[in-house]
Amino acid sequence: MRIAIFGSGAMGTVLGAFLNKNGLEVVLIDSYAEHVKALNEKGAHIIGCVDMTVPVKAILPEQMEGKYDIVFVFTKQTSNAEALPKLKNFLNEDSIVCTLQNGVPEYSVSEYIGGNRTVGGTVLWGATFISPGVSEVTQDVTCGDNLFDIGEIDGKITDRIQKVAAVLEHMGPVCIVENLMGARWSKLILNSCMSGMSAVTGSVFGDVLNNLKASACLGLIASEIIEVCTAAGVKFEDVMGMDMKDWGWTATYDDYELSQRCFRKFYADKRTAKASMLQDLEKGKKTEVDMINGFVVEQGKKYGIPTPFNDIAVKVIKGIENKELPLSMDNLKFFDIPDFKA
Ligand SMILES: NC(=O)C1=CN([C@@H]2O[C@H](COP(=O)(O)OP(=O)(O)OC[C@H]3O[C@@H](n4cnc5c(N)ncnc54)[C@H](OP(=O)(O)O)[C@@H]3O)[C@@H](O)[C@H]2O)C=CC1
Ligand SMILES: CC(C)(CO)C(=O)C(=O)O
Repeated sequence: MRIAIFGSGAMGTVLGAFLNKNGLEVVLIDSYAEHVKALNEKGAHIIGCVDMTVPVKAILPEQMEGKYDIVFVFTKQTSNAEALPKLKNFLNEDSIVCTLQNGVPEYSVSEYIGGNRTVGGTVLWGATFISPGVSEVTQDVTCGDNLFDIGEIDGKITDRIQKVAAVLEHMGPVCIVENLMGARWSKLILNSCMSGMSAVTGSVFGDVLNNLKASACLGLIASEIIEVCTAAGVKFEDVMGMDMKDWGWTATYDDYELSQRCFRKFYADKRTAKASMLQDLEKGKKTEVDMINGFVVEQGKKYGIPTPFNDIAVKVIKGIENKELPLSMDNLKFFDIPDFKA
């Protein structure tokens, strides 16, 4: 079986290192030439909850050859239009492409490589790209917690999704979900809220939680997503046993407190993590905000639901991308939040 990771930056390097270390032969494909060179010459160096260097084979996209049986997509969604048509040339009719990107990427990936080949999943850990060949895993992936929720778009438990799970289990626990879209929308809450506010303020997750206004915005962004997702007829998957509907806050102080408790519980061990959108801003790159908060705004329009907080998050993040705004807590001034005193 030929297995590849297409896009081996922060996340793909960590996945590739674990899969290769635990007995699979998985090729890492990436367009960053210096990184590919370092991976081949020195191995994938993973820091964070582990410190390991794993010999891996890495190639540039133009070095791809033959057909791959299973491909994990870990490029940014912003690269899909350019990258995925090229990937298609290296797939059989029954190749499986599992997108692990953030947002709700399955429909876009299906368009480029075929719905018959596409499965997907949410990733419940994070990573930061440090330097060529080196990636830091930003939470403990060795403690036995579930690392991936994967599934078919139509929710069927197929042989091929079990095959994909068996591969990912070489890194850690995997859950096959019958409600992939529910898992996607639950993760969309995490990314639109915490990754959104981390990018808006230029802060790690702990600093967002420590700032009263930034932290209040989390619940306001969440409540818009809850409304839109409900209108779309998708049922959220629970996260760490929590009902995602508890994460939103619109009116009462009790709602506010419940919402804050959810965010604090989920992010307790992730306070030093940095959203991948923030990592992109720091590198002067375009972010995936159109596919995260922007996706909520787009779906809100479709269902006639206003999404002002997601809308501001998109505008601020684009302002930072375009160098019109600083990467700073000062950007909180654009968010007009309700009074939330007891
Ligand atoms: N970082 C995190 O904590 C998490 C990220 N995610 C999601 O995972 C996905 C990947 O994120 P992350 O690893 O942080 O992103 P990175 O930007 O670190 O990695 C993406 C890699 O893909 C490479 N790439 C771009 N275009 C191509 C191409 N045409 N062919 C092959 N490789 C290409 C990039 O190279 P180059 O630098 O040259 O552009 C880069 O090395 C995103 O969708 C993100 O939202 C999900 C959970 C957590
Ligand atoms: C780090 C993590 C897991 C945040 O929830 C993430 O998905 C991201 O920022 O892209």
